[in-house]
Amino acid sequence: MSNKRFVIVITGAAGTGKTTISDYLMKRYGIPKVITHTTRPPRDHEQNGVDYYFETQQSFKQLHLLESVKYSGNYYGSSYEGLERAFVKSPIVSIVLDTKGAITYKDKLGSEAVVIFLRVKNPAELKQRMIDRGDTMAQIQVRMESKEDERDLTLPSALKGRSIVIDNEEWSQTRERIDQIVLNLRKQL
Ligand SMILES: Nc1ncnc2c1ncn2[C@@H]1O[C@H](COP(=O)(O)OP(=O)(O)OP(=O)(O)O)[C@@H](O)[C@H]1O
Ligand SMILES: Nc1nc2c(ncn2[C@@H]2O[C@H](COP(=O)(O)O)[C@@H](O)[C@H]2O)c(=O)[nH]1
Repeated sequence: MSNKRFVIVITGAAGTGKTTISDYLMKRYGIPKVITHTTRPPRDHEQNGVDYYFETQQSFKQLHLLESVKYSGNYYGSSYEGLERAFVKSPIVSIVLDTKGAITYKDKLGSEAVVIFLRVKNPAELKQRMIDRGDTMAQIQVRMESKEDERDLTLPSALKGRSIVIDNEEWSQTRERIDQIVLNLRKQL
């Protein structure tokens, strides 16, 4: 067995399907998600230590972070410890990040970081998916009006040629692409 390991970094704008893919990787392949930290308050269904580690401004400052960003007024960051906790479970793990975090991962981890950038061609479809998911119109508006979400609709130049772009329109086609990526990574272990 080689000592190779990979982190699948899933990025893209709100509603493009990042969580859906992360959940699929866990269910289908047992690929665990790296749990990240945020100062954002939990949403109704969210659990501390499952969806995020929810932090205060003070506790966030104490973390040993590989990268951190300010997104829509809140802080988010991924810790070295969180990454290693996931790697203890599996040599392939996933993490959901904004595009700024995805660039940092690629810069710091090189070929260990496999970045998937998700797109949905029609922004109206993104809004509909968030409505169907149960988000309130107020939540959707805050999110879609943030400059970070606007930015994350487009593949950043720093990820061009260094990431896999998936148009997540038809789930069955997306699933096939994800299956190919996982099988290819498993071959390299
Ligand atoms: N290919 C698809 N076709 C139709 N609906 C989809 C598809 N992929 C995901 N969805 C649905 O779209 C909604 C948004 O997906 P998801 O929550 O995974 O997005 P996200 O990128 O994690 O969003 P956020 O950044 O806001 O957390 C969910 O209800 C999900 O079931
Ligand atoms: N760079 C980082 N981005 C992160 C991290 N954890 C989550 N995220 C991204 O933030 C936005 C907003 O998330 P939401 O849960 O409030 O909707 C989204 O793009 C996430 O992917 C992180 O540790 N670092």
